[in-house]
Amino acid sequence: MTVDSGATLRILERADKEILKLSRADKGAVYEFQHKFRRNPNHPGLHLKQLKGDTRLWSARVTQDYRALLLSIQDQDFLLVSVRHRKNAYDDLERYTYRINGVTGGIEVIDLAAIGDSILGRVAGDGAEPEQAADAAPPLFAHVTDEQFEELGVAPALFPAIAKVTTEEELLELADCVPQLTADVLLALYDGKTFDEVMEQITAPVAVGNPVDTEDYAAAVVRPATQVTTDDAALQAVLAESFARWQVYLHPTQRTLVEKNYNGPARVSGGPGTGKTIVALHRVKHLAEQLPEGRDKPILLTTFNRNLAADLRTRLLALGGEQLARRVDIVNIDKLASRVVAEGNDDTKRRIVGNDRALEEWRSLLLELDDQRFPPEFLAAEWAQVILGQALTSRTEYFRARRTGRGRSLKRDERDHIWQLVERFTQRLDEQGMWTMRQVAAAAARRELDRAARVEHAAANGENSLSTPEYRYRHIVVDEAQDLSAAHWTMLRAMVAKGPNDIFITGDPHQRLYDNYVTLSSLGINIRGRSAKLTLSYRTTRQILRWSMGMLTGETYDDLDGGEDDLTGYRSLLNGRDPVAHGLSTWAEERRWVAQQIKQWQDDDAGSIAIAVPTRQMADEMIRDLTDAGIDAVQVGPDGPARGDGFHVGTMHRFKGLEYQRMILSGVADGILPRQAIRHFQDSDPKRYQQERARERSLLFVAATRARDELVVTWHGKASEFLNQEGD
Ligand SMILES: Nc1ncnc2c1ncn2[C@@H]1O[C@H](COP(=O)(O)OP(=O)(O)OP(=O)(O)O)[C@@H](O)[C@H]1O
Repeated sequence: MTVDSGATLRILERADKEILKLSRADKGAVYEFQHKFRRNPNHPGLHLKQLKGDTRLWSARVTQDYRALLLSIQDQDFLLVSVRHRKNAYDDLERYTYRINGVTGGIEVIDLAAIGDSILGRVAGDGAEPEQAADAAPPLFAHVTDEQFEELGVAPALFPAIAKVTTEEELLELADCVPQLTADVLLALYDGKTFDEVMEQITAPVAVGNPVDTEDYAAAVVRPATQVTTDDAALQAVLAESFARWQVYLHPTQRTLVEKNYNGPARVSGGPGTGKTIVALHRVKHLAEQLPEGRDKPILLTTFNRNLAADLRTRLLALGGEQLARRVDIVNIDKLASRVVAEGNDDTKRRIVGNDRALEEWRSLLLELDDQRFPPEFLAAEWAQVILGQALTSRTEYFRARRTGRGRSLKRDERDHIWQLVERFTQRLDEQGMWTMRQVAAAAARRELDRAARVEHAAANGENSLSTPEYRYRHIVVDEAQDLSAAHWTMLRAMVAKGPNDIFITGDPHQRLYDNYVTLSSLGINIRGRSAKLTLSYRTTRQILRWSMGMLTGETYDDLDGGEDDLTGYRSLLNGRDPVAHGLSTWAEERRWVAQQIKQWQDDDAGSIAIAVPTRQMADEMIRDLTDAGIDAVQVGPDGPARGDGFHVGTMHRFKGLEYQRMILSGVADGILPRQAIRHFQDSDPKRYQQERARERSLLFVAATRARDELVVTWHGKASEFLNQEGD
């Protein structure tokens, strides 16, 4: 093979990890190197040469001390697989083994010596039997045969090393230096999954499905299973450190989901920090790339609240720049509904009021009518969740409506009575010029249904003029889907034509914080056969994850489509400290303790820190005391933190979608979490009681899983029952 001028250079994820560990100056040198290499790989300063005894491995000079190891894909096309100090770069070339994985079709490069250097202390494949003490722990994977490993996509070169793993610690070290799929397979087996389960949940989602040509490197390098930089800009961003790894390297499962062609709506679920938002963002980019150029916004990217939408915009800009962001309508779901309603401009003068105000109005109405058949809380929830939540417009519709998640069933005459009360109630709000966000969403859903009917009618009659109505979007991508109501889904469904890649949904029912329970298929969104799950947490340590999942034990969670979802297989490769739990005697004392803890962290230059509490009043009190103690406390409001720096303090609800190095959850006390106020449902409406508790658990779960490295939980008096702790 001859190499003339100009070349393609992609970076394999494992090389990128090595580059990250270099000094700033050496990183700069890698940046220069790749520039030069692309212009002319034969530049004499680069010393590009094929390595002896191997046709595909080449080396090149990065600096006097560092060498690049390259895998030749085809003529001018190279893959950077390693950047190492020259002293240990090529002394033992046997250490590198590479291949195209026959199952995933991805390129895998394995540094056997790195595995040998790990605590296993032996070079894999050296054939030597380890000296084993008679009482040594048995190998973890003795029950899996080599043939099974191979079927699951594990490279035979790794079998000897795998056979020697006896502890979790060794497994985690090994997992860090083997190809992604191998790590995923080993950890799933270790978690107790059977061969069949691992095949179905781990290997099958990334398998190519048809026979792989294991000599065709050009085809392999572009498959999702090869974790590489995808274009020049991304590579430069990596080296210039203006990047985040998620922008460049996707887990093969993530990339498969991003690039897949779906024949209808698709849904991705997964525990906190598994990259659902990252997948949603890459999906938007992928969809945009398939569309013809234009100036319009054919893609909608929506999420639950304002600060999350702002965050999506920032991250989408980082991922694809202005050019991408220009094609995407990024808006939170309530704002989208308000926009739709405002187009009708008949309702714009109404004032939006919160649920508390609506409840007050219910109380007043029932008092005036002297009607005690149902409590005001029940009616407020029935109206919000069932009638408005599903945008029901007639009594007949209400008689037929599903009341998913509403607890006690209602007889026909009860529904009749409720409907009459609701009519009087909405009239009352109308007269006062008020409405709730739920009413706005329901109105928006109705408007969009009308619009979709007009679009379909026009299409059926072959109308084609400037005024012919069209669907608003070509594609819709929804993040935090677990919190959208049926009315929201009805509106979204009507905004895009039914067809391939119409709606892409990401969410986690374990993180549901609001009262919305839906069955997507009943709303025209059929995700059957197009559902997938992410299981690897990129955010949280194993310790925090285990602790947080422990809190959910005993609850069940729906899958947004009439079935159940769980966190089976949810795991992390990150290691850290166990969460700390600390009880104090009063709330004031708790705040003082938190201030001390923060000061201590401040001294060791701790990175980002946040404090989450159950109520707004507690957040205000915490901010006041921290400020008095000389700590720069910054409130997290409805639009997110007022500033990026400082110590962020807010209610647990406000931390949805955010992440910090260290989190303190305070006030996790009995009577506060779960709230005292829900206790009365225990007898009067057990189903409601169970739901309210589940949501409060989810709240704690969301707040705890915002932590990357450390989690501290405090309470005063008796600890919350969710913690399984004794109070001081
Ligand atoms: N492929 C990846 N490479 C590197 N980092 C990643 C990758 N995927 C996700 N991450 C990182 O993991 C963290 C969590 O990702 P993301 O916010 O998308 O998760 P999520 O599933 O939406 O979480 P949550 O449900 O808790 O909001 C982020 O810091 C993100 O940058």
